[in-house]
Amino acid sequence: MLRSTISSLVPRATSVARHMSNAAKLTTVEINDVTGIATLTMNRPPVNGLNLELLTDLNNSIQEIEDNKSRGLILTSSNPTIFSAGLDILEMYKPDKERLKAFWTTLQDVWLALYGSAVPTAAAINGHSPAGGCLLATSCEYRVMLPKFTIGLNETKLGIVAPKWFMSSFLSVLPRRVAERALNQGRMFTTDEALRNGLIDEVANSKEEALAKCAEFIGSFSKVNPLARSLTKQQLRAAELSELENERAQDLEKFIFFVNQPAVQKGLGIYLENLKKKSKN
Ligand SMILES: CCCCCCCC/C=C\C=C\CC(=O)SCCNC(=O)CCNC(=O)[C@H](O)C(C)(C)COP(=O)(O)OP(=O)(O)OC[C@H]1O[C@@H](n2cnc3c(N)ncnc32)[C@H](O)[C@@H]1OP(=O)(O)O
Repeated sequence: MLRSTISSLVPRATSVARHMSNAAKLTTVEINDVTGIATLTMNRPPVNGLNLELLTDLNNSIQEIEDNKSRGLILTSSNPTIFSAGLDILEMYKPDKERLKAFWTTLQDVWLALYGSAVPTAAAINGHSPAGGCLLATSCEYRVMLPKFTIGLNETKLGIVAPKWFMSSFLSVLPRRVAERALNQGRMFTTDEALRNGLIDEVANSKEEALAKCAEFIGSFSKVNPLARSLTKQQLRAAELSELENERAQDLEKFIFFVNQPAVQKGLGIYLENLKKKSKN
């Protein structure tokens, strides 16, 4: 029952070959005819690494869902074992200066759009969800995860520091002392641990069940005035949103400075090498 499937083929030109995943759109939006809920699916093989193109498509899709007056947004992945591997490390390793700026600015846009979305949001976490993947999931209002996967902000394990607004999303879900310890440790939670600590709200045994549980959460607002609901949510989230909105330029500057530090570049290089070694074994 799909009112519409928005999945256009938009050719893209980019000068950096390693970032060209393909010419197609990397997200799809499907709107359920009956419920009016939009399912936004990330589809960037192999691991939904958040590069500039995927972030741009995510941002456009969120905008489209807001403009369509959908009843809610469910974020999920087309990959059966990975929700998102987080930021594409290739965007930060030996980066092109202008592209790095566009990459971070677009990530800021996505967070502002998703965390501040007027519609109810839920994540059907159907696979691993480290770092940037966890950021997307915790920006939503509700999380349903499949068993035996992992989720968390593991930045310190990569020798990088999660920005303040990553922490804001995390802190909007977890008690402060749990969040602080997990951030310092770069802890990845298993599905069971995530449920016990409140990082996710429910466990589902299949993607279909996860989507149904997310839809049920969104349906729980059916008798609430939509404007009152969205203004309430936005007021509750206003402080974190304004903090980034007012400091976007400084946040970008800090990121560029930090990423270009030789020690950070070295650490990212080693991390990438280990990932590649692991994938070959
Ligand atoms: C003082 C304030 C300063 C503020 C400064 C701010 C600075 C902040 C900067 C950055 C913040 C970053 C947040 C992030 O999101 S960093 C990314 C973190 N992500 C990870 O650590 C995940 C790494 N990946 C994995 O753990 C696994 O790949 C997993 C997702 C679990 C999937 O495992 P599996 O199915 O076994 O797949 P493979 O490991 O074999 O991977 C397949 C190929 O994909 C490549 N890959 C995986 N993840 C990434 C990634 N994030 N980026 C780029 N590439 C990735 C992997 O190397 C394999 O490639 P290949 O087939 O070519 O070998």
